[in-house]
Parts: sequence; structure tokens; C-alpha cells
Amino acid sequence: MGQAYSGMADSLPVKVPAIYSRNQNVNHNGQQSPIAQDEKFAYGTAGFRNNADKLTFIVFRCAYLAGLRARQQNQTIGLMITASHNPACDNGVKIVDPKGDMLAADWEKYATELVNSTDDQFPTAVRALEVKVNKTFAPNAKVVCAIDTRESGKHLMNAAKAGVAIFNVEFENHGILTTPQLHYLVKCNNEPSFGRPSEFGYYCTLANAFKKLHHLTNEPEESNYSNKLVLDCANGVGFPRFQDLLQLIDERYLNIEFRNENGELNFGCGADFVKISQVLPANFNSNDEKCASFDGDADRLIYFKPTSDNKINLLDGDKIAVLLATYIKDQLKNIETDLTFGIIQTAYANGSSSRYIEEKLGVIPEIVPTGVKNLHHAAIKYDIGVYFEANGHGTVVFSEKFDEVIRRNSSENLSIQRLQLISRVINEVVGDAFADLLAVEIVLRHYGWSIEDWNEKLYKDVPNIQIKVPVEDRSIFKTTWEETTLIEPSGIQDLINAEVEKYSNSRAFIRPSGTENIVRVYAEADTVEDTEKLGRSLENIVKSL
Ligand SMILES: CC(=O)N[C@H]1[C@@H](OP(=O)(O)O)O[C@H](CO)[C@@H](O)[C@@H]1O
Ligand SMILES: [Mg+2]
Repeated sequence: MGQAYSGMADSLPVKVPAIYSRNQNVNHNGQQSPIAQDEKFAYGTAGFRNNADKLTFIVFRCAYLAGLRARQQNQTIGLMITASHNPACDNGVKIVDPKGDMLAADWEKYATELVNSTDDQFPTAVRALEVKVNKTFAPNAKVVCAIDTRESGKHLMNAAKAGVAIFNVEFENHGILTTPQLHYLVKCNNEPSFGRPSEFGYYCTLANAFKKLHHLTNEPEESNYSNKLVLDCANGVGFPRFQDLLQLIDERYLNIEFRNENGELNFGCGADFVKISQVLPANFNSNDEKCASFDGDADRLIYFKPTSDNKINLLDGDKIAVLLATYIKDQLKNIETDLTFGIIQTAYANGSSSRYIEEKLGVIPEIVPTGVKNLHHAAIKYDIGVYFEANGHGTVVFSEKFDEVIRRNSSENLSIQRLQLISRVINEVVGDAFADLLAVEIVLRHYGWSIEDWNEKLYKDVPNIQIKVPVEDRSIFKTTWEETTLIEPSGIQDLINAEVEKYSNSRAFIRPSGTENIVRVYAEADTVEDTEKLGRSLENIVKSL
């Protein structure tokens, strides 16, 4: 039971320790890093992200809000301190809602308002929110918090603890975890039937389902599958925590060679680096066979096969989505059901993948705006909803009806049993690099595929490029809902269209990032040269502004 404060909220003064004020904002090195009272921050695609020096007061205020949310819901709320694939000097904070999903949109607004208030306004802003949403009796209110491996993490964990303490909501420090592990803990705390709410419970669920499904998988006689994998950990939390998981899955099942274990986080390595630069990460070479990368907080996974001269064949989130969807659809063929099946992508999905999904899998992919919450919300409309961002973040979600028809079915039918188990290997709460890796390995073994087979047998990516263009103010860029057309600054879209028309089978768009102070350029065309030219011409359009 939590010890949530249960009296009238406004009977307590809102006390902010000076080190957590904008005025002082003491950083992890014990130095003051004052924030101008009028400097603005926004709750972006994945919460607040910035240089770690700026985050102390933000985490404190966000943690207070997480406590309030916990009280309003009378449930456990999560607070994850990470800046994922961003540089080691950055950090970030996001709030996780009771089902383990992203914070509700109206609360994102509260978060932005609270963080943007001045030191003088903060106590009043807190009061106003309290009056609006506080529940006076919330015995189950709790905030669970975790950090990634960044140097600033421990200090920010202390700021979080202090923020949650404003109204004495119960606080649990879970130390260094991956982002998906924290999401999973939140869900299990609120729905104990879903799983044990502990780090060990998470490992057991994944490992047990993986091993059982391994036994129910018949590797074809002429198999090219190998259980050897070279794993780029981005020098992040993926290394220690995946090792913990592998304590329960021995080398007969998976033979992992770890690379990039303890160096500078995300520097020249990691899923984001490999996806965007499309070259080998640090410490890999062309003799390596099947390779994969996690990002800094291990919620993204991509695979790659070194070719020559530092280059790679990339198997990104789209390839993972199609692989998992193919497996699930093949199992469904052996069962009579009317379960609905959907695949969700964003504008960054490779055009070939969307065509393949439509033509070969017979599913029209749904395209939604960037950001996991958009994909997740679209996916839960289906009984089986596969969603992946091209960058390797994604999962599969399953409905109540799936529970009824598949999970609670005691049939001996092998396909039903496989679906039961794959749905447990996959972390349906949120995209999870560990769970996705286990699922991919099971499916590759099922089809007897090497990484080359996987790359060649489904579809071939059209050449594509992503360019990050630093800008002073990304808020001047406004797009349509599906993000492929620029509405502002006016006139720019016409310039983009004129460039796209110069190349055959091309597609390109410009969109402001929600996590970095950059504008992203994306381009596809028939050849690598044309793709590069098209991408650079859009980059120049942005630079000329
Ligand atoms: C093109 C791209 O990869 N964008 C990423 C990136 O968002 P941006 O808003 O594009 O910066 O970070 C998000 C959070 O990790 C992730 O959900 C998203 O897919
Ligand atoms: Mg991440």
C-alpha cells in the first residue's frame, strides 16, 4: 500500500529545495546551472530531452507531476530518466501511464505548463493542478523510477525522489534498467495477472516463453540458421541487462558475442547511428556475420550484415515488422479465426516494405505520425497489431479477443501454441530490443534463414537517405498530419515537389524532429546516386532558409 497524502492538498506548503529551482538548478557535478525564468521547454515525442545540465529542475517538476498522476489514477506511474540514442551529455525524462503506455496527451500539456512556469509561479501552478485533478484518497499511488547508464542519472534520480516527495507519494528507485523494463514494471504493478512486477519476473517471462517456443520450432533440415549473433550494445544499459537475461538462456539457444559494452554511450555505435549512417559501428569488421545493434536505452533493435568497405546491409524496423508479421500470418493460416490483423508504419518506412505488406501479406499498412504513442494507439484497434518505426522501435500488441481465442485455448494445435508463446516472447507493453531480438531469432530458425536469406527473400529496400539538418528554431516547420507535406514556412513544399519530380520513383519529405533541435530530411529514389542528390537538394532548401 502506498502512503499517499490523503488530506486537503492545499493545506501543505509546496516546498522546493533550492537546488531544484530554475534559479539554482544544481547539476550532477554539484555546479549551479541556472535556467532563465522564461526559457521554454516542450514535452516532445519522448518527454523532455536536453543537455543533462538543464534537466535537474525539469526532472523534479516532472516527478511531482508523476506523483499527482499516480494519485489521480490511484495506480502506479513510471518515470524513466533517459535520452535514449542521444549523446552521453544529454538526458531526458518521460512519464509512463498505468498500462505501461505513454502519458495521456492532456497530461503532456500539464507537464509543459509546469516545467515552463517560473520559480515564483511554480507553487501556484501546482495548486491549480491539484484543484483540478487531485484525488484525496489514493492508497495505491506509487511512482517507479529507473535511469539509463548516463553519468547524470543518479543525481536526476535524487531530483525525481524529491519531486515525488512533495506530496509524499510512495517512490521506488529501480536503478539502471532499460526503458521497456520500466514500462513492463508499471503494467505489472497495476495488473498483477500480467506478470510479476520485478526485474527478475521480466527475465523469467521472456526467457521461459522463448525456451518453450524454441522447443516447439522445427528447424528445416536444410537450414542456414545460425544462433551466433554479434551484438552492438551502444555502450549502454543493454549490455548489463541483456547479460542478466542470458543467465536464463544458455548458449545452446543463443550464442551472443557482445561489443561496445562500456565505452562512450552511443558514440559511433548503436541502432540510431547504424540506421542513419548505414555503416559499420565501431569495433565491427567485415568478417562478422549476423550482427545487431541496440540503442542507448535498449528499446530499439536493428540487424545488419557487413558487406565490404565498412558498408552494411541493413535490416531495420520494417524488415523486423515484415518478418514477424509473416510468421504470425503463417500460423494463423492453420487456425480458423476471424481475428483482425493490422500493420502500422510511419512515413519513414521504406517504400518497398509498404508495397510488400500490401501485395504479399494482403494487409494495407496504416501510416501514422512519428512517435511510438501514435503507432501504439493505431495498433490496439486490431486483435493482432504489428507496429514498427523504421528505426527499429516496435512490437506486436494483442487484444482481449486474442486472449480469449488463443491465449486461453488449451488446444494441442501447434500453431495455437506457437501464437501463445510468441505473444509472450514479445513485450506487448512497448517496443523492446531484448524481446524483439528473441522473437526474430525464433522466426529465423523456424524458416531456417541466415541473415542474408532474411534480407533477400522478403523484399529489397529501395535506396534511402536520412539527413539531420541543425536549425535555430525548428518550430517554424509545420507539416500535415501524416508528416509528408510541409505547410509552413509557406512555399517550401513547392520547392520540395520540384526536386522530387526530377527523379523516377522518388519520394521525399522534410519534418521537424520532436526530440532534437534539427529538421529531418528523408528521401528515396531508384538509385543510390539519385537518392543522395535528392536528399542533399532538400538539405540545401532547409539551409537556405
Ligand atoms: C525518424 C526517427 O527515427 N524519429 C525518432 C525520433 O523522433 P523525432 O521526433 O523524429 O526526433 O525519436 C523518437 C523517440 O525515440 C522516435 O519515436 C522517432 O521514431
Ligand atoms: Mg531508445
